[in-house]
Amino acid sequence: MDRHGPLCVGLDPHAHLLAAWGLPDTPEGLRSFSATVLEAVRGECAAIKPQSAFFERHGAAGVAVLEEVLAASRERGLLTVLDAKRGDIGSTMGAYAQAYLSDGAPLAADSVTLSPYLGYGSLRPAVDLARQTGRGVWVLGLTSNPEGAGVQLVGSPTVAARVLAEVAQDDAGLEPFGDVGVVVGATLDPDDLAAAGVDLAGAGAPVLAPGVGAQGAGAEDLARTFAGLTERVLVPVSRGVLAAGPAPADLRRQARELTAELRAALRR
Ligand SMILES: O=c1ccn([C@@H]2O[C@H](COP(=O)(O)O)[C@@H](O)[C@H]2O)c(=O)[nH]1
Repeated sequence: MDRHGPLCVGLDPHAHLLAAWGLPDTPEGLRSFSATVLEAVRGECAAIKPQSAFFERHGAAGVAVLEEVLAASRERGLLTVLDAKRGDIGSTMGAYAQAYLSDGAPLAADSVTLSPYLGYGSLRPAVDLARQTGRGVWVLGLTSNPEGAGVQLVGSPTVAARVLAEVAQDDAGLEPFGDVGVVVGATLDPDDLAAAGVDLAGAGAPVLAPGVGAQGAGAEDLARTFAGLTERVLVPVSRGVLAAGPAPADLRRQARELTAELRAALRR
């Protein structure tokens, strides 16, 4: 992020994007789409975030393309956030951890998104393995979708505040910030965070802030919601970059312009 800025390009091969790019909605279409994005945005973003669902949709052949994307990213030195939102009882969580966070696993990524709704403690095998192998995890805190509030803002302290407190405990003492990140939507405003009792400034966690672009949030919202967290916020944007394709030069330009806009917003 120091070198490339706060943009993380989301790799979400929606059927409508494949069609707009003149590609078939097949594993071959995914392969071509992904290769174009990787080549176009390398050097223009801090990381890429493949959304597992769009690959799983095509069954084993789609998952094979996801494996290729992760391997190709590693070869190009592009960091990956695998958006799989996994969460299960601890014993099963250990298997998910091996799938995404162990050296040499076919689906190994630099980091993976996790859902804490079976209890934060159930994520322990993933948190521990990530730490051992030099990787990271992103735990859902306050998600960007409007329905999230019905679960995440319940209770006093709220579920989201309790998740953040556990994340902060895992990150305590780690510099420049911890390897357990938290997902907080850019669609939220500072009042939402205050009402949820979520104090991002006080936690040492990096923040993954989806919602910019197609979900309606913009650079102004980022500046307001994440004021003072400048170097800790990674901003995944999928449709807001991918809609500029299929020409690699257009994708690259869009990524570069967004990076400049996000950098300026987060510096305020
Ligand atoms: O709270 C969350 C958590 C994850 N996402 C994921 O991010 C991308 C957003 O796509 P856009 O096209 O930039 O809207 C997508 O993969 C979501 O599953 C999120 O949006 N909100």
